[in-house]
Amino acid sequence: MEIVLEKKDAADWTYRGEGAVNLVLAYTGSSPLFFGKVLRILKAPRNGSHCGSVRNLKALSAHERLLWRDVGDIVSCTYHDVACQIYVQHVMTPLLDFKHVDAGVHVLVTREFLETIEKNILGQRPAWRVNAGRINIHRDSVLLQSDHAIFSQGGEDEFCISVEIKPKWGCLPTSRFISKKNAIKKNVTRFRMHQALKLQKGETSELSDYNPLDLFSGSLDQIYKAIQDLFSTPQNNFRVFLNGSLILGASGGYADDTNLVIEEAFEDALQSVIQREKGSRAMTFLQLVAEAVYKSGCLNRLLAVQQLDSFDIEGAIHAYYDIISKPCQVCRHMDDEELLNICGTLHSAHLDQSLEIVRNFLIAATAKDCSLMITFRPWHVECPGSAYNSIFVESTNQTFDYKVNFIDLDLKPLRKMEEYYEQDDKIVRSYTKMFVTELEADDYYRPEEV
Ligand SMILES: O=P(O)(O)O[C@@H]1[C@@H](OP(=O)(O)O)[C@H](OP(=O)(O)O)[C@H](O)[C@H](OP(=O)(O)O)[C@H]1OP(=O)(O)O
Ligand SMILES: Nc1ncnc2c1ncn2[C@@H]1O[C@H](COP(=O)(O)OP(=O)(O)OP(=O)(O)O)[C@@H](O)[C@H]1O
Ligand SMILES: [Zn+2]
Repeated sequence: MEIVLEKKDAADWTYRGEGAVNLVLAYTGSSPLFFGKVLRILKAPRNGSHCGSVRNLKALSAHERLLWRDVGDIVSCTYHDVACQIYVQHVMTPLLDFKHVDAGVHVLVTREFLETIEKNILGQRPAWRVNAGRINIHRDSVLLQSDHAIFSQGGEDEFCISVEIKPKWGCLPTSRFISKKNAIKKNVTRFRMHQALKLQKGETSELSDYNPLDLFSGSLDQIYKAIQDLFSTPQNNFRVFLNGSLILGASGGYADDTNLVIEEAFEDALQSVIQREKGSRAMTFLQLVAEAVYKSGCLNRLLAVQQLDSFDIEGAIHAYYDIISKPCQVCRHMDDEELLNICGTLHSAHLDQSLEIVRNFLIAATAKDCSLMITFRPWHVECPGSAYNSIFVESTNQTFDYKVNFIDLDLKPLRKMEEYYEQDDKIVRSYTKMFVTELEADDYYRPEEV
């Protein structure tokens, strides 16, 4: 018999977090069917301006069906969120390893269930997220996934501590399609440059200390530095949950920089996790996280997927216009003859090549925006042959099991290509305006740099 979640079931689901597109609720009821699961519920933007307004309900466009035609039965999906689930299962899971991804399954819900959930969680959602979107009550199914913040099997009194990291772009682009005016992209990370725009738009009040190149470096010391920087400036890139409850960072949005008060509260929250007479539990915990990132090698895999974008948006955009059979708006406004010639090679490519370029670009875009969750629990002598890897912390004489999972691996809409192009330009301009002196700018424009 097919399960349908009804109004009476809404009380068993509590707010866990949200992004721009989805709301996530954790199960707190007693049914073994849902224990250790979360529901990922699609939102509907209030002003309809976000890309999500169209994609929330509609399935793939004709061009997207062409692009993704070989992906399972994606072309026959009526809804975009169902297409996303198939994309995660058939595209992202093989790339990132099935051990680290749960594509989830759709379960039926009544409209009353969604309406009741919306009312129940209203007080817990950040106000700006409430203003931006509400639950999409027109869908009759939602995604059921493993709750990666906990271990579904474990001791009754045992704690689970989980770190969520949104690592963003782990490398610098090298594409020959990057224009001279944007050559700075090859030297400064997209994350750092984007901080300037976020500051300008008031999305954040401080610059982040975090450098994605440290996190993706493969060096334990640099990874530890990245984790420390994420801890001091978490923004929307770092959160910590203890038994599924947030103890650091902001739920569904941007966190303030970590000050002394936040640090002390975090230190207190770690009492049950890190055994220590004196010294900082927080630092020991951050070392544990760094070691898990290092040992698991999960970011090497993620980086390889991000690097599928070898053309950069400044190259992929030309292939995009060929796919949608429209005159290229970028070439039309280009005044650099040399680059125009280089880009011309993309326009003379076979359609299959254009499709491959854009497909790889969009897959990489998913990998540049996803998050990973690393979850720890105490290791027990009485559970030999555990399915999980473990880490020994010498300073506290403790051993932890840990697991790593990727979340938010959604398919990016093809329509976003133009937005990506414009955003790229905006990011470079705002960074250059804020931080690069004219002299430095001249250095970046030097021919040998491009
Ligand atoms: O473009 P970016 O790098 O700002 O990424 C967007 C994210 O902003 P961030 O910089 O991580 O704060 C943005 O995150 P927030 O909503 O700002 O937390 C979304 O993840 C967005 O993806 P989508 O439109 O929801 O599919 C992301 O858009 P995509 O570029 O991944 O499509
Ligand atoms: N499977 C999961 N297990 C535990 N927590 C999860 C899971 N999926 C999502 N979350 C929590 O819910 C939050 C929102 O989920 P998610 O990032 O998927 O939303 P989104 O709207 O798709 O994000 P974006 O703005 O990046 O598009 C996450 O930041 C995370 O804290
Ligand atoms: Zn062009």
